[in-house]
Amino acid sequence: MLTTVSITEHVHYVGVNDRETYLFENLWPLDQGVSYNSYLINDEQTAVFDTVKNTKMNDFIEKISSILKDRPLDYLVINHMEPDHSGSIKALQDRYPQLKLVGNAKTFEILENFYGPMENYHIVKDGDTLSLGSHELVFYMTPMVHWPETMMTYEKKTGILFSMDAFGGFGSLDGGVFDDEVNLEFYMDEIRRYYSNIVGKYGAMVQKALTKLKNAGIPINIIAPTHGPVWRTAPGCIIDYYDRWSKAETEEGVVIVYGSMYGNTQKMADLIARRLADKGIKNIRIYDASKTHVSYLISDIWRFKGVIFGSCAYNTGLFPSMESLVSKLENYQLKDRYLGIFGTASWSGGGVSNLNKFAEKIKWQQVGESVEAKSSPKEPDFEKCIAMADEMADLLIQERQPGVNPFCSIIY
Ligand SMILES: Cc1cc2nc3c(=O)[nH]c(=O)nc-3n(C[C@H](O)[C@H](O)[C@H](O)COP(=O)(O)O)c2cc1C
Repeated sequence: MLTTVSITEHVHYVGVNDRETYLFENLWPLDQGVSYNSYLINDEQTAVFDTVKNTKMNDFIEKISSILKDRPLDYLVINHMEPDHSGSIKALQDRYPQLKLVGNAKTFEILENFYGPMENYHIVKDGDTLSLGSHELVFYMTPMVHWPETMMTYEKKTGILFSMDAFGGFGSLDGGVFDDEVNLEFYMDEIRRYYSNIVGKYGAMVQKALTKLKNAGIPINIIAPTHGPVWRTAPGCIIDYYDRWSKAETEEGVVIVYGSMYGNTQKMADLIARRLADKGIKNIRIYDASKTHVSYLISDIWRFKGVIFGSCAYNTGLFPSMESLVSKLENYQLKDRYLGIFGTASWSGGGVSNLNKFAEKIKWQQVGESVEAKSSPKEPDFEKCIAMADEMADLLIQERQPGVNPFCSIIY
């Protein structure tokens, strides 16, 4: 028997887990898997919200038929066309030939480009409604919440927002499906890793979508995203996180990332971190950019205000793992961080000079002087590192608001 979970009497979770795929989008490590969430409303008319990756289509369709039994499936609402959610559309229409596909004009353009012409399109625009009987759907266009066709669907009776990838994250649903059934600390890290690496570049469009939902004045009782837990206890909490992340708001802390072959650059990282701790900064993370996948680095940089980058020189440029990190950050256009720079070089340099170029492009506020040690750091280099750490700590402490947890206290 395959697991289906009731969200309300007539709304069911029919998603699947993927623990086989190593890299999501062939890029992002899935150490703890991922879920492809889908939902079914079983009313006078029946509707499914988004499908799953094609490798999981059999289990998915079996789940739906185990609930519907001999009833037809009338509608498939396509909130998002990315193949991990659209990969089973054709199979679902084969199983339920009368199935009407609900999406916006852009949805069907992308659908046909991926899968060729299909039948039974029901095109919706912003604010359109569709009755299923006692349940009524309202469609909200939320373009570029990371793809052009992305939209969200709200169900009036239950107050469920089917939000596609927004508010979702990595991590399979291992038994627990709802926010109150799982360890949220783990999922919040994975939701932030998903947000920062996949959605974060489109923060302005996330803000537009949040404003649209707010102005609609709809009570959102449950958020049902296409990955990760279903938010039935604290939907306001995940909305708050999304609001803050998309405005580049941060928590107090410093992320130090370095690229080092023989440990000289690393020594400077350790010294800076120790000084930050001496000054009272508690959230300090040091990462070797060659060891930790860039998605985790980006996720922490999204979280904390202080960023300190170090690189040895490598063939006249940055150390390759640092180069990959800074080029991603340039592309994501993350704003408003404090930045410290350090590194080493044995002859003409290339590490620190390129970090300085990055600082100019990204326009973060630079903290202290950039420090470049000749081969190995000596006393004057250490002194400059200490001055940088002091300045960073002072800036962060000045912004501290005693007693105020900047992010939703239900989770942290
Ligand atoms: C393959 C390779 C390429 C290097 N390229 C440069 C370079 O272009 N310019 C330079 O000044 N130093 C260069 N270096 C020297 C290192 O940047 C330098 O020794 C540094 O101190 C090493 O720091 P680490 O101990 O943190 O790895 C290179 C070293 C290696 C092994």
